[in-house]
Amino acid sequence: MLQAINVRKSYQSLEVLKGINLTIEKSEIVSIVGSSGAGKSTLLHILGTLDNPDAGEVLFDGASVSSLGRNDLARFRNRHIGFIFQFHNLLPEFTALENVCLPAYLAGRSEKEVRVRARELLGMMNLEHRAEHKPSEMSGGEQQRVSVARALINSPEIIFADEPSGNLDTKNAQELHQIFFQLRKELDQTFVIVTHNDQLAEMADRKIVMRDGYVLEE
Ligand SMILES: Nc1ncnc2c1ncn2[C@@H]1O[C@H](COP(=O)(O)OP(=O)(O)OP(=O)(O)O)[C@@H](O)[C@H]1O
Repeated sequence: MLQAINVRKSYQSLEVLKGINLTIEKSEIVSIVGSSGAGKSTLLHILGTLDNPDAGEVLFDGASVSSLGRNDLARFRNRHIGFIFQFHNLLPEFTALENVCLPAYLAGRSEKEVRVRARELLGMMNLEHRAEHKPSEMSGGEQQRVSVARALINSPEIIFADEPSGNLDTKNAQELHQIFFQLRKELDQTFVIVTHNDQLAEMADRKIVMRDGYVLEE
């Protein structure tokens, strides 16, 4: 589904990625671990097309995304890729339901169909009773589960998560991790997750370790 070929990235004289090669298959849950500053977020952003590599290529289903122009790339990303960040990035002035719907409206889908699906997804997150609440009226765990529903609204082929449980207590972190595996079971959802959480890293099908600008499989 996703392939990185000899991906390189430097910031000035700092060589962060020195030639990354990896493949992610459909419905895999892959964790990316490594010490702070190892380049995990940089790699995730490049895989998720949020950033460009200096050299090398990222292929989705065999097709390179590097040749896409800015607008085509934004459209591709909105339709095919979901993101979950450490801080949920929900829009404070909108309700949970509206936050979940927004990426679908941007993709041009009809309001009625989108709202039905958004409610279903909030239900899967055990949040049907919170649909009309704003982020400030929800707990951190609830907010993060809303951001999972938002990541799912356009049925992306792959979801990239950067430290998704980094801001949660143990109970909420475990609940979130269970949701990832439940979504894989029910929707065949593929996840690539950068994490410092050892439990999550070990639960994944595969653990990719970043060190000195390279990846090692464990
Ligand atoms: N925009 C940037 N400009 C300059 N240097 C950067 C930039 N982004 C990241 N870096 C540097 O690149 C290196 C890798 O950063 P990155 O955020 O990818 O690491 P990480 O493994 O995700 O770290 P952490 O676990 O602390 O989040 C770090 O030394 C960081 O300071």
